[in-house]
Amino acid sequence: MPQYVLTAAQASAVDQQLQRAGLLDLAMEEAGSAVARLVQQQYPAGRVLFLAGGGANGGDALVAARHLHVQGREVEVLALPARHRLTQLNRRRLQAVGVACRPLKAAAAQRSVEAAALLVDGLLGTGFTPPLRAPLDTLVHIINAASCPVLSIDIPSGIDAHSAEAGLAVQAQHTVSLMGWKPALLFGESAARAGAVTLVPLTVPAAWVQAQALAVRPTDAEVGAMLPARRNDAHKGTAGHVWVLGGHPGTVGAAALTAAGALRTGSGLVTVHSVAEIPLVMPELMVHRHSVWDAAFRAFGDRRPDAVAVGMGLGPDAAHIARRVLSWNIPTVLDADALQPELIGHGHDSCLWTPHPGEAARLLRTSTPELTRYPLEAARALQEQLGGVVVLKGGPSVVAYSGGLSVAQGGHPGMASAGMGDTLSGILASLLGQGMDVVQAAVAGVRLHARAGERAGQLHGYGLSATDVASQLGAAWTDLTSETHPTRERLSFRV
Ligand SMILES: NC(=O)C1=CN([C@@H]2O[C@H](COP(=O)(O)OP(=O)(O)OC[C@H]3O[C@@H](n4cnc5c(N)ncnc54)[C@H](O)[C@@H]3O)[C@@H](O)[C@H]2O)[C@@H](O)CC1
Ligand SMILES: Nc1ncnc2c1ncn2[C@@H]1O[C@H](COP(=O)(O)OP(=O)(O)O)[C@@H](O)[C@H]1O
Repeated sequence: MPQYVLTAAQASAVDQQLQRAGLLDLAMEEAGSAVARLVQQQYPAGRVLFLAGGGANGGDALVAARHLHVQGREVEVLALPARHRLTQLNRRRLQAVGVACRPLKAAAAQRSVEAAALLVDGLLGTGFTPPLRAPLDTLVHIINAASCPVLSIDIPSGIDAHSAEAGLAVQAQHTVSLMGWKPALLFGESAARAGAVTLVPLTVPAAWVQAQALAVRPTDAEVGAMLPARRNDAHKGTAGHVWVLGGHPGTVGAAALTAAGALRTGSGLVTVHSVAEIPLVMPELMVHRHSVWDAAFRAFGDRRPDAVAVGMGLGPDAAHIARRVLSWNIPTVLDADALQPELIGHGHDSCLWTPHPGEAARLLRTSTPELTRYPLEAARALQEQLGGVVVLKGGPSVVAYSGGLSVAQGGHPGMASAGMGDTLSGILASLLGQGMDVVQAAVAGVRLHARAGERAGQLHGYGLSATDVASQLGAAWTDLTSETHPTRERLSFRV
């Protein structure tokens, strides 16, 4: 089942459906028991201190405390006055099994934190609207000064579920996200506050969640099923011919990396066209050096590849060149220098635009900090302006298409190095050239890139390079498709 991303308002809409169906109590029970299970698995010893707020987030904490207590764990519970009906109910249930709920005051919290082996933060969840009011601001300071690990329920208290920014908020080691991902758990400083995130989907009808969701996060099995299976009699003429139009004196490596990315994603033929001397990073590449771009277009005549990537290191003429390529109306990846505002309105349905946040801000005529605060909305706004499909790159990348948003899983912080995006353009052009639909090429391409980055990260850590990522693409493809594509070996039998 895919994972979904929900804003606070969308999560609350599903809560209301659960409430109408009489299922909200069960959802809270499931949420709290999942928290208790995780505590037992990951933090199996010592006293667990629960700080519970007055809303349903606090209710989840009270359920978790009850489960742990009946399993024999030492728990201590400090709670604000319960405002939510189910939080009041779970307070009574906790007291019924013999656990006292003491009032949550700063001085008591300060003392209790010192004796705790784990602190569970159930102060505020998706019902939080900034700014943080007293006494919660003091409590957040106390939590952040604790020497024990902190596990937050649903979202670290003080984080606005929608925004990638974080002001005064809990710094957790672990967050248990309920029902779906919240945008804040995926991007920027707010994601860093959440620590490791465990998603607990809850027993909620998938259609209810899907109907509300802002974005989807496809699983590897779903991505693997999108990638084309190749027949055993495949040959280079059936695996797609990609052209790479890029490079300029000083930035020749960009086009070479794109070409390597396309070859390593399985393209049958890859040709680089440039007016600069492109290094032959792989002898399998074909490289055509043209005197000027007008001469290149004359030489192309009516010939067209299966897909083209344009813009990587292309230099000052990029917008003009990209516009000529767009008039071919073939599957096209636009990257780097080709991402210029004057191209807005010149795209077509088979265009895949791949800005990083700086390029995206240029296209939307906004600032990068403004754009990265709400990456999902930014990707959607870009797609509405540009048409086709947009990949807003980052850790993680967002794919925006007509009517939908998808957030990639995984990746590695070592991918924050030059040339990574160039390699991605090659991957995307390769998948388009192999006949994939443009949305699926984007969704599968970013995951393939991220998976190759994870593999390369295991080998090279923060020292990994774009070339290292390209070299892992074949293995990454195998990882993603191992459950879905029967290979010749798996189908064979002995006689
Ligand atoms: N379907 C789901 O996703 C489920 C969600 N559940 C929980 O429900 C939570 C949402 O519950 P609620 O809507 O009750 O909200 P919260 O539990 O986040 O808390 C709302 C309370 O916080 C106070 N508050 C809000 N902003 C504040 C601020 N700036 N400073 C100080 N206090 C502030 C409000 O006055 C209110 O009392 C989720 O985060 C999750 O933990 C679970 O109970 C299970 C089901
Ligand atoms: N921390 C990270 N986690 C996951 N992916 C990352 C991370 N940092 C960078 N990337 C990926 O690396 C690529 C960087 O692209 P870009 O900035 O265009 O690089 P360049 O222009 O140098 O080729 C994007 O695909 C992005 O998603």
